[in-house]
Amino acid sequence: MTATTIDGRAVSQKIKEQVKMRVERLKEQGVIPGLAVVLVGEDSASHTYVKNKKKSCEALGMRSDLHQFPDTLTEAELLSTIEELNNDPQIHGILVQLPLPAQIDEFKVILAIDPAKDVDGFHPISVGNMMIGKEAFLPCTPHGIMKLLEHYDINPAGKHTVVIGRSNIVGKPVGQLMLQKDATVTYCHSKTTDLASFTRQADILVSAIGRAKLIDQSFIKPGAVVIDVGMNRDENGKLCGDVDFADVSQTASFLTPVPGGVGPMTIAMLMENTVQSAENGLQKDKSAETM
Ligand SMILES: Nc1nc2c(c(=O)[nH]1)N[C@@H](CN(C=O)c1ccc(C(=O)N[C@@H](CCC(=O)O)C(=O)O)cc1)CN2
Ligand SMILES: [Mg+2]
Repeated sequence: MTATTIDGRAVSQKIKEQVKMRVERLKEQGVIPGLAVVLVGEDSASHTYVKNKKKSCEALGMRSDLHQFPDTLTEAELLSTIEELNNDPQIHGILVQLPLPAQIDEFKVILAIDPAKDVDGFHPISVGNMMIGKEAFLPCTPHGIMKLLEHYDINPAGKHTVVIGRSNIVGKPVGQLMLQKDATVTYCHSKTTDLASFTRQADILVSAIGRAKLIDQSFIKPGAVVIDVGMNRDENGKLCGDVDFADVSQTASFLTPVPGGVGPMTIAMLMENTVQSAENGLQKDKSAETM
């Protein structure tokens, strides 16, 4: 068997085209969707992601404001920036690029973001609403994974999904979204003993463990769908996922590449959340007018 490569670039492009039309409709009503991106420190990967977010906003006709700070920024200074952005009516989405420097408490920062502008879906209110299946901004990478499955007609219902990784931004929420689609979900992580004994039971395997090419055929049930969220460097410094693509493509049915799989979807879903936030704001203004 040779797996079908899931083309995240193509699917993300389609989503961005839909977002662009929604932006145009908002502009006709006098609203320009605005995303504020807060970047602290010099992490070069973070700089690349932020640059790509800005480029995407521009391509779709959205406003994007970059608030860039040195890694000496204090927590109080960051919280005060967030307060300003919360109160800025031109800004519909606030995103604080993670990770943050050690002196800043990530949780306090996320908690300070107005949930109505939480386009990353990291605020506990967004997480809670997602958990109980209520309307919420969904975290971009997990949401992007669900969109990829949908696009390739892969229905998680009744399937065993195994998630490797338990981060708040990928592992935990992707398992929840799978559960909402009626999958049976198992979480594995760095303390799991005999990882392969679990992953070999997976109809859908999501790997977000951060270990270059750890997952080879010996971890895979023949015909499984394999979603690689890893962003690692191989022995030659080349970007690679958690999955040994060439090996696993011999046994999986569908497989995401790195780069070009899940990554581009993260940014597309951020664009979608931002336009959604601007639409929500317009709706709220209209309702207030008629009261
Ligand atoms: N506030 C947030 N911080 C972080 C998030 C997030 O969703 N919100 N996720 C990651 C980083 N991330 C976005 O911020 C992100 C990672 C990777 C990609 C991507 O497109 N990857 C490309 C390859 C890029 C490359 O060549 O280096 C791909 O996979 O094709 C987009 C966004 C952590 N922080
Ligand atoms: Mg992490």
